[in-house]
Formats: sequence, C-alpha cells, structure tokens
Amino acid sequence: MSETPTSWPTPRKFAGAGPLRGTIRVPGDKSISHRTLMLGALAVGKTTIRGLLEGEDVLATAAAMRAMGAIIERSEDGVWSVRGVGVGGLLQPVQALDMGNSGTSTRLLMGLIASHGITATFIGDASLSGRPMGRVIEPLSEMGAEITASRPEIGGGTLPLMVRGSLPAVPITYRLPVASAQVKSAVLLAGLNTPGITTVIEPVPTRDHSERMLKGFGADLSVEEADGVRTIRIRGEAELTARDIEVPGDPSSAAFFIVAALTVPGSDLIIENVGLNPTRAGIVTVLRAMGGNIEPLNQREVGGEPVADLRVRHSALTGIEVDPALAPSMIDEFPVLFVAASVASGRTTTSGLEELRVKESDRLTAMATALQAIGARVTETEDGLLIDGTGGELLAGGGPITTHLDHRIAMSMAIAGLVSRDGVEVDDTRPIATSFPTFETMLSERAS
Ligand SMILES: O=C(O)C1=C[C@@H](OP(=O)(O)O)[C@@H](O)[C@H](O)C1
Ligand SMILES: C=C(OP(=O)(O)O)C(=O)O
Repeated sequence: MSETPTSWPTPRKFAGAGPLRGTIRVPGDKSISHRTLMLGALAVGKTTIRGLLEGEDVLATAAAMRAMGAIIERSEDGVWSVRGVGVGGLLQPVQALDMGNSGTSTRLLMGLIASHGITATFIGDASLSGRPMGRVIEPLSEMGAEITASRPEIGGGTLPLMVRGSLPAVPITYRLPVASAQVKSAVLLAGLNTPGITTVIEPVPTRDHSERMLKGFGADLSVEEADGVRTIRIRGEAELTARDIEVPGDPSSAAFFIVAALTVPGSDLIIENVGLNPTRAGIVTVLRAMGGNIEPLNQREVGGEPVADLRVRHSALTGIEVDPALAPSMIDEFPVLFVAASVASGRTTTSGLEELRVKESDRLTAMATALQAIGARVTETEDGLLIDGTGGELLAGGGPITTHLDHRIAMSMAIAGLVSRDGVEVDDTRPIATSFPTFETMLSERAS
C-alpha cells in the first residue's frame, strides 16, 4: 500500500446486517496472479490473463515487470496481456522498485533478478520494511547474487535492499529451513536463468503454484516425493512460451465469506469459482472438522488448478485442536479462523504458527489483542492462540481495532463485526485493497 500525503487512514465500523445469501464470486488468486505476470514477462510471445487480481500487491508486480522491459496492458473488458522479454532478457530498472505491502512480489522478484545481469533496489511500506529478507538473501547469495540489505539484525536484513544479479549464477541444492512458498519460488525463479539444474528440497509441502505454472509455461521442472519430502529440480537457461491463462478465485479471499456465512444465522451462500488446490485448502478441512457445512459443487479445473463452487450454510461450530501440519495449507487464513473459533462452542487450540509473526503484522499478537478488545476469550502462546468460544452467542464488539497495515487483520475483524452486538470499528480499511479491493462492496451487498 503506498502512503502518500493525500492518503489518510479510513476507519469504518462493521456491524451485523442479517444473513449472507445469494451467489458471489471472489477476485482472482493473488499468488497465481503474481506468477502469471512474472512468467508472462519472461516468456516469448503474448500471454493473456483472464481473472487477474487487480489488487495493489499484484499491481506492484505488474509495475516492476514493466520497469524491467515487459509490455503489460489491460483491455477494457479486464483481460490483461503481457509481452515478455524472454528468460535472460530483463532490463535494468531505472528507479527503485516499490513493492508497497507485498512480500510475495519482493521475494519472488529478488529471485528473478538474482540470475540476471542487472541491479535493482527494492523499497516498500512500513509493514514490508519490517519483514525478514534473510530467508531469500541466503540462498540467492549462494547462487552468486550480491545483496545489500538494511538492518541485518532483523531476520537477516530488511528493505530497502539492493540486489546485484550474477550472470551466470551458480546452480545450488537448497533445503528450505522454513516452510515458505516464497523462498522456494525465489530459488526456482533464479534457477530459470542459471546454467544447469537448481534443486529445492522441501521437507514440508507449501503452495505449489510456481511448480505447476513453470511447467505450464514450458520449463523443464520435475518434482519427486519420498516420505513427504519434495525434491524440485529445474533446468536453467529455459525458454518459456506465452500462454492464455484463467486465474481461479482466491481461496484466501473466499475464507472471509465462508466464515461469515458459517457464523451468521440464516446464511446460505454460494461462492463460485474457488481455487481448491490441496496446498491451499486447509481452511475448508478445519472448518468442516469444526462442524461447518461447506459443500463443493461443480468441481472442475481452471488454469491447471482444481476449482469448485462452495455452498456454505450457517452451522453450529465446535472448537477443535488444529493439526499444526495443516498450517502451510492455510497460513493466511488463521486470522479469520480465529474469528470463527471465537463464536464456536468449546476451545480451539492452534500451535506451530511462528510464521504468523512475520507476515504483514505479527498476526498472533494482532489478532489476540483485537479479539480480546471485542470480548473474545483468547490466550496467546509462543506459537499459537487458545480460544474459548461463545457457543454461538454474539461477541460484545468495540474498537477501534489497530490493523497494522495488514489487510487480513482488517477483513477478519470486519467479519467479527457481523457476529458482534455493538459492531467492530477497524482503524483503517485502506490495506484491504492490497488483496481484495471489492471486499467491502461485496460484504454490504450480501449481508443485508
Ligand atoms: O508464495 C506465495 O504466493 C505466498 C506464500 C505465503 O508466504 P510464505 O512463503 O512467507 O509462507 C503466503 O503467506 C503469501 O500470502 C503468499
Ligand atoms: C502474507 C501475505 O502476503 P505477502 O507475503 O505477499 O505480503 C498475505 O496475503 O496474507
């Protein structure tokens, strides 16, 4: 999110306004949208994209790819086209790349630049400038890139930072020390323009959009799985071929409406075209285990990804112990799961969630504080939250809730407002535009 002097915090109160009914369609998947722009920009020919998420994070990626030579346009009917420069063809950007609020743009683009003979400076907003970049600096430096970051004492370095790519880069075998699709993708993208084979070993599976899409664009990539450990190999100096892509709806955005429909009495909502890649669908598994009535209809494939329409009906939810092994498949959905747990009956226990502390905000502390402020019974532990739900009763409500430039905190607390007596005031709704610019309109149209 860019902070200009004309952009002021936009507080808003969210309150219950009746059941959620009818049919909605959430915008395109953010992870897939970033990757279509990046791979399209490296392909030879013209890639067309339908359903691209037009959120600020994705627009930051588009601007960066333009600054490095790709021609990216949007037609009036919302179809995007990307004319690529070819692998190895990225141009030196003239100005610093402003990544706004987006960790995915930053870390994946650092990977791309690492194996090109160019230098780029990355800047971002206050939230992004506090996030750890050491996790990508380490493998990309091993590949030969020279990276100078600010504040090396914070997670190995933060923005602003400068990446001087290495041409040629050195292929490496890298075992991921954290379960992170961004780190995996940064190394694989660096591998695209590196001679030989770059290997990533992934002990815990994370979202696999990069692997699917790299293959789809024609890269020579293989995935081997043994005892739950994935070994991904990419052959470098690849040639990518332009494609026509349809981006499925974002399950992370759908999650807000799934929780809203499950918790607001009388709701019966259909959410169309939701991506259900197994590496992303943990939230559906957990909410079902809590008693949530979520029915997949019309299951199909869109853009190489499993998709369904979800019918979601109000349900009496019961707290559970969430298996930490599910965390990577729902890492962005915990804030809204905590809202569901706050009105379930009994205790919900979560653990193994240290990664939530290095997202757009420390999402464990931010959500514990926010939910306590509106009357939920929440205890924060080192790596999770313990939540004792109301058993279907409304939360008290209140605020203003501090959202810390974090879109998922803002939207989760908006949903909490629907199940509160007095409503929930959120201190700033601007961050919502990073991932789901139509969220507020869709919410006021459906909850009525
Ligand atoms: O690769 C991606 O598109 C993403 C990976 C996840 O981050 P980590 O890799 O840091 O877990 C997720 O939280 C983020 O919203 C998007
Ligand atoms: C963590 C997120 O995104 P990013 O890392 O791209 O900022 C998110 O969207 O919840």
